[in-house]
Amino acid sequence: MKLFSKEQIYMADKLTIERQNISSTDLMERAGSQVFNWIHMRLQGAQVPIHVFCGIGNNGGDGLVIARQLILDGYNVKTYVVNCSDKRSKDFLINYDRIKNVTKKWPTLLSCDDDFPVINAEDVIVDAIFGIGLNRPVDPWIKNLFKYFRNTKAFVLSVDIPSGLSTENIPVDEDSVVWATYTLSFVTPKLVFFLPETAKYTVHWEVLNIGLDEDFLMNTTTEVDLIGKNEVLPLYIPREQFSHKGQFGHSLIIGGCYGKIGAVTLASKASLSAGAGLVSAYVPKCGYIPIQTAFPEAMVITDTDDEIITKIDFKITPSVVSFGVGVGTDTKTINAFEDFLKQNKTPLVIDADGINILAKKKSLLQLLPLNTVLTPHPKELERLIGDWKDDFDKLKKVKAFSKKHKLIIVIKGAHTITVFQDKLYVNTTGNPGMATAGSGDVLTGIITGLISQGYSPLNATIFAVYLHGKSGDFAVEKYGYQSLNASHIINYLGDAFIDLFRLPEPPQEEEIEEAEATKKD
Ligand SMILES: NC(=O)C1=CN([C@@H]2O[C@H](COP(=O)(O)OP(=O)(O)OC[C@H]3O[C@@H](n4cnc5c(N)ncnc54)[C@H](OP(=O)(O)O)[C@@H]3O)[C@@H](O)[C@H]2O)[C@@H](O)CC1
Ligand SMILES: [K+]
Repeated sequence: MKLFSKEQIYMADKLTIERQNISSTDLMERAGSQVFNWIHMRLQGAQVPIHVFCGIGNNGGDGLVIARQLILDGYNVKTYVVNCSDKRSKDFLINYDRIKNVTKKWPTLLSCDDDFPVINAEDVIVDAIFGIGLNRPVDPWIKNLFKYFRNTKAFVLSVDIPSGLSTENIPVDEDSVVWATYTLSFVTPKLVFFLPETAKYTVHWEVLNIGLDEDFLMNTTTEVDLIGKNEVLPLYIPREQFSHKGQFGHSLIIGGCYGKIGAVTLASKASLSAGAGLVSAYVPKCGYIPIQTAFPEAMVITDTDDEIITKIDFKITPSVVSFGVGVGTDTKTINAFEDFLKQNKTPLVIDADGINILAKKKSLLQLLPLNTVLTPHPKELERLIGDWKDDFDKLKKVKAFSKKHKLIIVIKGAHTITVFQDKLYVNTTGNPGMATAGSGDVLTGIITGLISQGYSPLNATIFAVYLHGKSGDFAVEKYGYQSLNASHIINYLGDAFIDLFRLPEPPQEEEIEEAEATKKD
């Protein structure tokens, strides 16, 4: 799914009005009606108090449409105008008149802390105060209103985006944003729903289609793509009936040191389970018996040293090499890596201490093949690119780093983001149970296994991040967050592949009837 920027949304809005020959007021009516339908479908006329808070721009205008439609359907509605400025948008004013035509209970004007209404925990708050037009931090009394919302513990439904949340800046503090239970976002989810510092402002989100110009939406490329099953399916390379293991490449996993051989075992296993034809592990001598025993499918090449990698020298011709899991940062290992890089032409995936080595000796970056994949966790990333001010600053720095060194960088996190030059691919699978020892080694293995089979490094990375998360999602159903471990992720990789071709369950008949019954134009 494309994540459109604020400018692109305004452009889509403008083109839709022109091409569909409708007014901006009609478009607002569409948007508000979609939200009304969503509420009506769930509440079915229940008389729970609904407090609709409207700003003075078009987000507020949406709120007025929602309030009017709720009133017309007999809901228990109170409408407020949050008077944050003397200005009013044109469509706000039109809808302000329209609501006055349907009720004697005109919207209440709120201008300061004293005006806050009584709201109970069982009530519903509709937050239509600020949308994507927010352009500065909110006033202190509005902050208090947002805090008040939070204290009431009521269900908060935000329209388009939680009010106070900007699409391009991190909020100054947590009180300057509405903490939404649910956000109904028009056209596109917003990038801030997925960033570590801002994802918390909405527990759930859903996109509402408001019929914007299809041509524009189809043909406009975005800087950010959200990656789910629909996005990875076209990347999948099917297997032919008469294929043999020679066609799926040979992964070479270089890593490990005394006490950290498990990392290589996990990465090697994951690589084979991701579909590599052959897997070899390159480890210090102490790794020979453990890997041969724990993972008989792998071949093992050993260093001359017992405990660390001191020289990278092999006779095989791998299709892809991964370097770094459990490898340590001994000077001898750094030198071995440098010597290897000087003659290597094979695609590379670098993780863990491999990244720490690059951070220690930045000159090695020049030796990396084009489109080398780096998979840092936050600390490793910081060592590599330096500190960042906030999530947006981090993305800016990673993009610049990716462009400068022609690398693919995986920013690991709850929503792992693959960065390639200016483009971001935000993953949607995975869960907190995957924050566990060895999980990253498994991801490295999956990426390596996919490159080995002929996926481009970028496609392999996007696909691997998705599969890794999906396996974790299957595994957590059986093991729970606490007990899920990295080996389980490998065990469920097969289910993640099979799931790609599982069709969504058709809606039940009652659901279809319900949807039809509540549909309004
Ligand atoms: N595009 C689409 O496809 C569709 C969009 N729709 C809806 O429109 C929404 C965007 O509407 P919008 O542009 O009117 O901006 P919105 O967020 O309502 O802000 C209003 C004004 O508030 C002001 N302001 C800003 N920050 C402030 C602050 N901190 N404190 C005080 N004031 C502040 C600022 O005006 P200023 O004072 O700077 O002149 C700003 O213009 C969008 O989110 C969606 O809900 C749908 O209706 C239909 C289809
Ligand atoms: K809002």
